[in-house]
Order: sequence, then C-alpha cells, then structure tokens
Amino acid sequence: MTDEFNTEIYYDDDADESHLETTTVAVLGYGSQGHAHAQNLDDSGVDVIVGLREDSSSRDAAEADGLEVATPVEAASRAEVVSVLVPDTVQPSVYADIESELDAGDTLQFAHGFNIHYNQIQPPEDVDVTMIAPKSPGHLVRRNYESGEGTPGLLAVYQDATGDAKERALAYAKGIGCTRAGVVETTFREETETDLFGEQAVLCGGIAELIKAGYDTLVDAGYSPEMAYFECLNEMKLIVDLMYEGGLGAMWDSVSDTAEYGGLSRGDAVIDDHARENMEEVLRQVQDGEFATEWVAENQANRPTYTQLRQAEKNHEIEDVGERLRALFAWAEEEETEDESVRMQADD
Ligand SMILES: NC(=O)c1ccc[n+]([C@@H]2O[C@H](COP(=O)([O-])OP(=O)(O)OC[C@H]3O[C@@H](n4cnc5c(N)ncnc54)[C@H](O)[C@@H]3O)[C@@H](O)[C@H]2O)c1
Ligand SMILES: CC(C)(O)[C@@H](O)C(=O)O
Ligand SMILES: [Mg+2]
Ligand SMILES: [Mg+2]
Repeated sequence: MTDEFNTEIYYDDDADESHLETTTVAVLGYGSQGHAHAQNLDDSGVDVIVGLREDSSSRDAAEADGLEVATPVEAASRAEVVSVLVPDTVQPSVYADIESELDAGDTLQFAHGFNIHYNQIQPPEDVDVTMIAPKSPGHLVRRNYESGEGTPGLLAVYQDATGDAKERALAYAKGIGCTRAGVVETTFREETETDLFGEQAVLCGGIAELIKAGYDTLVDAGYSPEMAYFECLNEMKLIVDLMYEGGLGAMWDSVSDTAEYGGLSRGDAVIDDHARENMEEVLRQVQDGEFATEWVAENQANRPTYTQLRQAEKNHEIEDVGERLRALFAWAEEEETEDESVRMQADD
C-alpha cells in the first residue's frame, strides 16, 4: 500500500502468514527482541525453536515460556528462517557457528542492519537476507502483541535469492505483530544509519545528556535534587506521551501559554547551531563507518571505555535521587517490578 508520502506501508492484509506455514523459525537469543519475537511467533502459530548456548541463563526463561530450546547450531540446522537476535557485537561469532547450517533458499533474518551494512557478516548468495526491525524496545513488542496492539516496524530486503524474500519477511512481521501497526519498507543502509543516529543523538544519548544537564544546572544553582529530578526526568515521560499521541502540537496545546512561549523562545538557545553541528558530526561518524569501527574494536578490547562510561552514568546523582523518590510513590511500585523483570530477562 502506498500512502501520500510515497512510502510503502504494509498492514495485516498485505501479509500472508502462509509463507511461514511449513517453516521452522530459529530465534537466536532470548533477550529484549528475542523473547518477544519467539513468543509472538509462537502465539501466531509459527513453529519456533529458540537457539541458546548450553550455559545461557536465558534458557530457563525460554523454557518457562513454553518454548523449545536448542543450541544455536541445532536450531539453525532445523530451521528455514534464522532470526539473529543476539547482541550486535555477538552476531558475527554466532553467525560463524551457524553458517554451515544455512541451506540454499533459507532466510537469514535481522532486527537491525549493523553487521550486514558494515560487512561484519557476509552471507552466502543463495540465502535470502531480510530485516524486520521493530521501532521499539523489545519488551513493548511483546506487551503490545499481548494487548492486541502492534508495534511499527521496518522491512528491508538485502538479498532475495528465492524471489520470495519480501513475502516471507512480511509474514514474519505479521507473526510478531508489526503489520497490525504498519511496516515501512526501507534498506539495510537507511535503517542502520538512522537507527544508530537516532539512539546516539536523540533517543538515548541526547535525551540522557539533556536530562542530566538540566538536573545539574538546577542543583548547582542551589535547588533541591528532588525538584530537579521531577522537573527534568519524571515529567519527561508525561510530556513525551503527549508528543507520541499527537505530535509536538499536542504537547504545546496541553502546556500553559507561559510554557509554550518560554519553550519556543528558549529551546533553540540550548539546542543551538553548535549542537546541530555536533549532531551532523555524530551522523558523519555513523555514515562513514567510524562509529562501527570503534564499536567493533571496543568489543575486541573487552569494552574498557564502555565499562567506564556505564559506571559514570550509574554514579550520577540523579540515579540515586530517582531510586529513592520512585520508592516513595505508589505509582512507581508496579513499574519498578516490571522493569526489574525486564532487566533480568535481558541479562545473560
Ligand atoms: N533492544 C531493543 O529493543 C532492540 C530494538 C530494535 C532492534 N534491536 C536489535 O535486535 C538485536 C538483538 O538485540 P537485543 O537488544 O534484543 O539483544 P539483548 O542484549 O537483549 O540479547 C541478549 C540475548 O542474547 C543472547 N546472548 C548474549 N550473549 C550471547 C553469546 N555470547 N552467545 C550467544 N547468545 C548470546 C542471550 O540469549 C541473551 O538473552 C540487535 O540486532 C539489536 O540491534 C534491538
Ligand atoms: C530501542 C532502540 C534504541 O530503538 C534500538 O535501536 C536499540 O538499539 O535498542
Ligand atoms: Mg538500535
Ligand atoms: Mg532503534
């Protein structure tokens, strides 16, 4: 289906689940995306086998969820579609183990294009290589499926050896609930570069720095940490919920005129031309592969910088203040428990 933007968007009616009818899907990994894809496909009637190392702590969770578990090699040998949902940095070594199990006409399926786009994995020419990338954290892919909603996703075909790659990918997207919401067609390159840029500059990196900078500014000026936490972090969700529902307009409509004028007249003093130039630099490093090279080397060196950065983030005062404050509020109790289980499931 083509909309007014000339973008292909596919919904349930455009996807035919019979393309996976006689197919076994091996889901390698049972973390954020893996547990969601495996359970959603299983609930959609697809034959699923989860591939995990013998010593993986995720094995118990997958089995408790009623799924068959095998080693990645055995799962791949029994499947016609192999969905690679271990961490990006682990994918090349898992792929090396399962490569010989790929038969002509099989599908190698990804949720992110990093390893294909940056040539860390080079599949044989006689298999389909596709991507269904939910535009969401994996735990919401499962939650949305269970509640009857869907999660928007991207579809890309890197290699179509069978002539049927897109149809199979659409059937997979339907199986995990993405075509309920809408699936947009793109390329491995576009998905990889926009995804990395988005998570670095805006969604994860940008927003975390914005929150900490706002918090630090208030606390350094003598305001209480509790005030700073509520103002700069807690209310962020409520504001973003409005944007999610109705765009920036819904947010500006809901806040006071004072907030709207103050925000419109002062926001670009914070995200100024210099910040925009820095965003362009972040994008350049994604586009020319500098970030990818750095990330691969960082992992080969056992993650020294990543470990330091993670620790510094944990040590920021806002994390301590937030933990104490969230424990004091009734609304937090339920979400905390859920978040804990989410974190535990994602650990290996
Ligand atoms: N996290 C997200 O919400 C999200 C969103 C969109 C796309 N993606 C993509 O999905 C893919 C999976 O990412 P994720 O965040 O779900 O991964 P994750 O970190 O949650 O996956 C961890 C799982 O991988 C397995 N695993 C870990 N180390 C392993 C090893 N050495 N050998 C074998 N298996 C191992 C374990 O089952 C573990 O539970 C990536 O390509 C990622 O870019 C993730
Ligand atoms: C959920 C995100 C940030 O969108 C995803 O891209 C990821 O890598 O986890
Ligand atoms: Mg990503
Ligand atoms: Mg993303």
